[in-house]
Amino acid sequence: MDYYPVMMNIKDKKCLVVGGGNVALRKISSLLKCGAKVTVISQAFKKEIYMLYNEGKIDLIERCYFDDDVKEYNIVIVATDDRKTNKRVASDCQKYNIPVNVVDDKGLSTFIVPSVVAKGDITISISTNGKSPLLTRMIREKLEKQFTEEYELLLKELEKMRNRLKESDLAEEDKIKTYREIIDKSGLFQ
Ligand SMILES: C[C@@]1(CC(=O)O)c2cc3[nH]c(cc4nc(cc5[nH]c(cc(n2)[C@H]1CCC(=O)O)[C@@](C)(CC(=O)O)[C@@H]5CCC(=O)O)C(CC(=O)O)=C4CCC(=O)O)c(CCC(=O)O)c3CC(=O)O
Ligand SMILES: NC(=O)C1=CN([C@@H]2O[C@H](COP(=O)(O)OP(=O)(O)OC[C@H]3O[C@@H](n4cnc5c(N)ncnc54)[C@H](O)[C@@H]3O)[C@@H](O)[C@H]2O)C=CC1
Repeated sequence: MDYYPVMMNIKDKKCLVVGGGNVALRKISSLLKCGAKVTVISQAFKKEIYMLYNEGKIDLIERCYFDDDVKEYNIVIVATDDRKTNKRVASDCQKYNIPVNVVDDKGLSTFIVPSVVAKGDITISISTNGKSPLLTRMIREKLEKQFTEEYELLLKELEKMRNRLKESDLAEEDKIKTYREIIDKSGLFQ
């Protein structure tokens, strides 16, 4: 199965995570990094999840999932260790047309989550279409070493130039030539 990769703006969107274990924690952390409003439903939570609650970063609902709990949310991630619950949440999401990531079943998911290398405004997403998350992680670790802060600085320079040239009547090919010169000067692509 092929996926359509997108960059979704989830700032201030209401995201529900069902489950309070290790995988839930990883998903909560990545949602928070993108500015989402996160609520977690689970009958038990990992200590780190309680800590996020105590810091005022997330809302917690301490009980099992109830039918239709998903109703008010824009995005749902279901990360319990109970397949039946995961299925139930997925089918509720389908009922209300809510995008859902089911961590133990990509067939029930409307989206899967890639691994991400983020250096300033450079984002590299990695996926194996769900075939080997471990390989995904290892590719991320490899790329993280390769993409140093110099790339962030280069991007800043290019952005500045691009904003300056946007309004100019320079031909498109001359604009690209200017960008290329900046990139060549960085020495990062030799
Ligand atoms: C389909 C997908 C659905 C989704 O979660 O979106 C999915 C599914 C499953 N993962 C499983 C296992 C592991 N997942 C990881 C790690 C990550 N998994 C992530 C994403 C995805 N995992 C989506 C596809 C991504 C892709 O396309 O490659 C990452 C990238 C992002 C994130 O989770 O935020 C994050 C890396 C973060 C980083 O960069 O470090 C590790 C390694 C580790 O934990 O270190 C292991 C153990 C090793 C192994 O199995 O490979 C299992 C079996 C569970 C079991 O056996 O019980 C399933 C279920 C199944 O395969 O059916
Ligand atoms: N997608 C991914 O990246 C990965 C997925 N997995 C899968 O993710 C699932 C969860 O793994 P972990 O977080 O390690 O498990 P865990 O045991 O640490 O956490 C499970 C959580 O689900 C909660 N839970 C159970 N039933 C519930 C219900 N009815 N309503 C609400 N919450 C409920 C529990 O209280 C617990 O907090 C497993 O099925 C595993 O196969 C595992 C590794 C990686």
